[in-house]
Amino acid sequence: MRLEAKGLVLGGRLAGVDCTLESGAITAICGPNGAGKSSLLEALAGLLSLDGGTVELDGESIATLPPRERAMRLGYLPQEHEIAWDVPVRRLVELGRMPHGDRLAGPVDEALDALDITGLADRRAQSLSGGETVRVLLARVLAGKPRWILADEPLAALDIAHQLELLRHLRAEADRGTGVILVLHDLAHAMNHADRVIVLHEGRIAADGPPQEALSPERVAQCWRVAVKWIGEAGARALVAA
Ligand SMILES: Nc1ncnc2c1ncn2[C@@H]1O[C@H](COP(=O)(O)OP(=O)(O)OP(=O)(O)O)[C@@H](O)[C@H]1O
Repeated sequence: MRLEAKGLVLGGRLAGVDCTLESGAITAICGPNGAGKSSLLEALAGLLSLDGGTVELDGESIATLPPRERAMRLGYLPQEHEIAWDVPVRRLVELGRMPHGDRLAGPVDEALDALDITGLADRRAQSLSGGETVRVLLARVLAGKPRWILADEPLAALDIAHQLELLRHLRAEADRGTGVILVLHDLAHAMNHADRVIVLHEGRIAADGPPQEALSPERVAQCWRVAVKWIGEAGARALVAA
């Protein structure tokens, strides 16, 4: 399966972005504040009206896919992690089944378990902490069993144990053939857990490739304007000031 961006242009946000994303892998989108990461993710999810370019899902324009079909194939977690409805957590996660027209218990239970929120199932959604809220919203995405998971900063509000657990779960999803695309500010998570990193800078792709190439100290210096070096072993690298 393939998700393809062709010449995406959007105001001052995207200035001609081309990339082809393959399923069965974790792709991280990185870049400094305002680089266009959320805009690109939203465009890939088919949720933006573009000034130019197209997004195609397996050769079909995403703009013309019926919303229900799009929602079944593509699960999207926006950057604003807010819950508008004060319903019980389980009910909220069940909403992920809406495109399928069911409330199947299996995928809902699996999603609650994957995000370690089974114990919160009866809590009112608006009574949750920031990290719990993100986990509930992600569970809603997972409950829909989409073929693509697009998540904007899913790790930012999570403690280290839940970050690593979520990354393990997303790896398992990718191994099952799901396409996983994550906007990440934490470059070490991108280095250690992504198969591919797209670095955006001023609305353009500055690098696209394996993490160790796309996030080389030279590239980080060019795009983020900081001098850094990587320390540690492959799979457990940390980024420190040079
Ligand atoms: N709805 C909007 N209308 C106009 N400009 C916008 C809109 N949303 C974002 N922008 C601008 O587009 C640029 C890219 O924004 P975007 O949110 O995609 O960046 P980002 O890389 O995700 O940033 P951050 O790391 O700060 O979340 C920024 O300059 C931002 O101010």
